[in-house]
Amino acid sequence: MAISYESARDAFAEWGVDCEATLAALKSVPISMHCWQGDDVVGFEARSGASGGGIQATGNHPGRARTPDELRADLEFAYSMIPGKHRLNLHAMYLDTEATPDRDEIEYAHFAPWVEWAKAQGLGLDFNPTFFAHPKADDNLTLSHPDQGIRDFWIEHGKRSREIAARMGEALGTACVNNIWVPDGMKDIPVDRLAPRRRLEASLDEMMADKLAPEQMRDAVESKLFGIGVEAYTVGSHEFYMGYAIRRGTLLCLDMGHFHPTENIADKLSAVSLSVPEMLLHVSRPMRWDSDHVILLDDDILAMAQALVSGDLLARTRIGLDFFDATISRTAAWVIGTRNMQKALLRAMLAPQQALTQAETGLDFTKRLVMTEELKDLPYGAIWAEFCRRNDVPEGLALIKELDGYQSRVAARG
Ligand SMILES: C[C@H](O)[C@H](O)[C@@H](O)C(=O)CO
Ligand SMILES: [Mn+2]
Repeated sequence: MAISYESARDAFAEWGVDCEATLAALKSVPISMHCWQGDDVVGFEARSGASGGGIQATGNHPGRARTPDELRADLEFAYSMIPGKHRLNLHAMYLDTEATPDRDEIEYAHFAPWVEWAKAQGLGLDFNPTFFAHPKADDNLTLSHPDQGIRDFWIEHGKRSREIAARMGEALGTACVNNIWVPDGMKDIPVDRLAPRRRLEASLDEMMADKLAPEQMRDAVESKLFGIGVEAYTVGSHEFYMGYAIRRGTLLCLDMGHFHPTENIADKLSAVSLSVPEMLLHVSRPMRWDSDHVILLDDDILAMAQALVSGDLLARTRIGLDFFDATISRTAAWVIGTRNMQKALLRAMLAPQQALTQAETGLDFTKRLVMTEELKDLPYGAIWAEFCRRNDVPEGLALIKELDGYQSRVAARG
């Protein structure tokens, strides 16, 4: 028999944890769900280049969203299965217009339907310039390209993206994070590692020269270790962007798939929080490489949530997701991943932080270990079930039925 919320609440109260306060706190954390899980990072442009930018969605599960309307319908369904109010992270390649602007011609009007929809749904929006899947990115060099003309094209794209983000933030009354990730790098060993980095820095500076209102938009920069086709060298490495974010005061984006597999990304969060004002997370699940699997409720996610909560970093961190799996239902992928991020936060918020910290600062590592292990036996599932019930979303078998039902309704899409 399932344990009741009341007895679970009492079990946590014995540890000094207030479940009611926790449920209220969890509801206040928005997760920025990424549009690109819904269509395998294809977008809605007429033109596209050969360059996938070193990222790749694999699989051919039926039901891929082919139009903005289909994507919005899928998103509406996904959000209805996720407790709380959240955000949508939109890429510039997902414009919604009859026009066919090139990347250096995009305008707010091309995204206005998304803003109207977000307003009606009560969602915030985040934005990303798209520096891949375009003929002018086929050298795997954009903002750091040796050709000034190519750099200027992408600088213009970046400037326009920032303006669009600011208009989105203004329209929705919540600052839109404009995250910059460029695929630039080289397949084989470069002879000059510095010059492309100098060019990338100069391009970023030019792109971000206009100071835009922080209550409307914030700039973020995202590093990477390597990608397909850029195995030997990535211009925008972690050190590059960490230095850049510190010097220029932008958000620093930490993508969990963009580091060496043995690096602990949760540990980086507190470290960088001492040097940058705000952080953006791309919560992902790399498997051997930046494979962008759907996030599980696994040790890495639990550690990330623990670092956010114990360090009191939630107010300074935007939580975005970044995975794309085309071998399973795309809507289920969103729902599973986003709920797992929330479940991880819930577990972190249900920890008796003061008592744990007391044991640690008192150097009582035995007590700390006993506590962290005993805490694993507490009835988190009953608290989560109550959170779902209060937010009118299904869980368990009822969730599976809803996800199956929606997938069978979209499976016939061509
Ligand atoms: C589509 C996104 O911009 C992309 O996933 C980026 O954030 C990234 O992580 C590239 O590896
Ligand atoms: Mn990312």
